[in-house]
Formats: sequence, C-alpha cells, structure tokens
Amino acid sequence: MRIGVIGGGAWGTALAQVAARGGKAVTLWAREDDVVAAINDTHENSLFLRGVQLSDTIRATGDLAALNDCDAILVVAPAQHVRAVLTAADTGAIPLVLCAKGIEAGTRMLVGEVAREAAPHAPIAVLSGPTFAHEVAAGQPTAVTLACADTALRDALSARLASPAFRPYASSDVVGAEIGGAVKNVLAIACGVVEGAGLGLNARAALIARGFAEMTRFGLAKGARAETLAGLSGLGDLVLTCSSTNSRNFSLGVGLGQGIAAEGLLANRQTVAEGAHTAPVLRDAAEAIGVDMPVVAAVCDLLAGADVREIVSRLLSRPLRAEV
Ligand SMILES: NC(=O)C1=CN([C@@H]2O[C@H](COP(=O)(O)OP(=O)(O)OC[C@H]3O[C@@H](n4cnc5c(N)ncnc54)[C@H](O)[C@@H]3O)[C@@H](O)[C@H]2O)C=CC1
Ligand SMILES: O=C(CO)COP(=O)(O)O
Repeated sequence: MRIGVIGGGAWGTALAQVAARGGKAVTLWAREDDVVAAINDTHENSLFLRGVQLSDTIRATGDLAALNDCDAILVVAPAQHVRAVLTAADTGAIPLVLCAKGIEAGTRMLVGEVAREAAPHAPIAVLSGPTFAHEVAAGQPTAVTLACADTALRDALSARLASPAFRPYASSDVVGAEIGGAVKNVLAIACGVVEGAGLGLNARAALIARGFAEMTRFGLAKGARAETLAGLSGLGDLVLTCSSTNSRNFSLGVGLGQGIAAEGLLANRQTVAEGAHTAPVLRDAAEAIGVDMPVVAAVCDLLAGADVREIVSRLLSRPLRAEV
C-alpha cells in the first residue's frame, strides 16, 4: 500500500515517518516550499518538527498531483483547510484517512462530512487518539483509534501503519472518533486556563470529568457511540491534551488564564491551535440541537475577551445538579 500525506505540519510529518518505517516510500505534500526543500535536502522538517531525523524514503512535494498514484492518503491539513486542499488535490476514489481534529466554521461540518463533499468517491477512515507528534516521530509507544466502516480497508490500513510503537485499535464509529478529537481541543483550552489562573489540580480534574460529560452529551446526540468517546480518541486524547504544555491548545489556555488577550496569543502563529477555531462552531452546533456545553461556552467567552474571574465565578455558581 503506497501512502501519501497531505500536510507537512508536525502531525503530517510524524505520520509520514510512521508510514515510512521499514524503508517504505512515502510521498508528503507540504504547502511551504521551504518545508519541501528541507525534507528532501536535509531529511528534517525544521519549520514544524525540528530535531527529528526523518527517513530518507519520505519524498516531499509541492505538487498535489504527485499523490495520484497512492493507494491511500493521510489528510493532515488543519480542519479549516481540509475542504480547499481536497478540492485542489482531486484524488478521485483513493481512500482518505482523516487526521485533522476540528469542525469546519460556517458549515458546522465534521471533517468527515467535509471530505464526503469535497471527495465524494473516496472511502473515508479517521485516525485519532492521544498523539503528540514529537513522541510519535521519536518512536515512543502510542495507540490510536482507526475508524472506518469498511472493515477490509480498515484492516489493510492498520496493517500498513502498525508497528510495536504505533498500535491502531479498530473501530467502525467514524463520527465518534471525530467528535472526541474535535471537542477535546476546546476542553484543553479550558484546562490550560485553570493552570494559567492558578486554580489548582482539583479544578483541573473536575474540568476533565465535566468536560468529558459535555463531550459525551454532544457525541451521543450526533450518533457517536459511548465506548468510542470513552476510548483513545475521546477520553484518552482529552487526558493527554489537558495535562501538558506540549499541547498547543492547553498552552493557549494557560495564556488566557494569565490574563493575556486571545488576539495576541493567536496573532502571527505558525502552528495551529484547533480548539480556538472549533469552540464557537461547537457551541453553536450544540445549541442548535439543545445540548448543554457550559465549559465550551466559557472557552468561547474567554476567546472573545471575557474576564477570567468572571467566567470562573459564572461556572461555579451554576445551579447544583445531579452528576449524571
Ligand atoms: N501536532 C500534533 O501533535 C497533532 C496534531 N493533530 C491535528 O493535525 C492537524 C494538523 O496539525 P499540525 O500538523 O500539528 O499542524 P502544525 O501546527 O504543525 O502546522 C500548521 C499546518 O497548517 C498548514 N496550513 C496553514 N495554512 C494553511 C492553508 N491555508 N491551507 C492548508 N494548510 C495550511 C501548514 O502548512 C502546516 O502544515 C490539526 O487538525 C491538529 O489538530 C492531531 C494529532 C496530533
Ligand atoms: O491532538 C493532539 C494530541 O493528541 C495535539 O494537541 P494540540 O493540538 O493541543 O497540541
């Protein structure tokens, strides 16, 4: 199975490295000419994944047509750009493995729904889970959810990507795998705020648990399965991203919690904090189907400039209620 990758950020590059293990050829499309040149000339993506020596069987290209002879393509552009790159790539019926975590602004579509519109003939799979790119690229042990309705395709992709250090767990719940990854980014911002504002570890644990309740309410309403949300792509990724400043979303929250305005934190950044884009879309999507997501709403208000203390006191003064 010849693998192509769309997206030369940290995660696309790390996944190219996964696919290249054992000396297999991988074609990686990157948007930036200097990323293409650096990968081909020095086998390092010095812009997005500095310090990782990449396999010399990864060939980078700036030409999307170079992916047309692949047997499967990992789509690793940020969620807001997936529609544009898939439309431009025009890869026909080549299976797409969606690896971005987010919801498209404007349409409120999950990336899978976007892909079905932009590439209507392509079989769709979703790869998601607790995966900091640097650790994966360094070969540290990692497990992911690989969701696809077509079991033969899922098994072929799993066999192609698996190694002792990279374990895909199979699922048929594509929507569930997507929702976990999209929602946890917003909740990670909230946990970062708790850290930045010095509210303590009890508060962070409470936020992870209540955030997971929000993820579950929204996911079930959208047709996800509870066990997917409690698995690697949901709770697993939530715990990872809410625990470390290695997370861009958590770090953004730390800044907000310290009272720094979102505008400044988000200006001129090269790396993506998906939760900032997902938060308002998720809040609107949840409101539209009557799902209560107070933590997500709080993150939206903080991103829009609300005062941290006011938002915290609003959350803490909500009426007491049953846990479940
Ligand atoms: N970095 C990580 O550890 C992980 C990231 N992800 C997800 O992977 C997706 C990509 O993230 P990263 O690789 O981390 O990105 P990154 O933050 O390392 O790099 C930014 C990426 O955005 C691309 N980009 C910027 N403007 C663009 C445009 N107009 N059109 C197309 N692409 C554009 C850049 O070319 C670059 O590839 C995100 O959805 C993220 O949530 C998922 C798992 C782990
Ligand atoms: O998705 C991730 C880990 O699974 C990466 O999280 P951040 O985008 O917050 O860095």
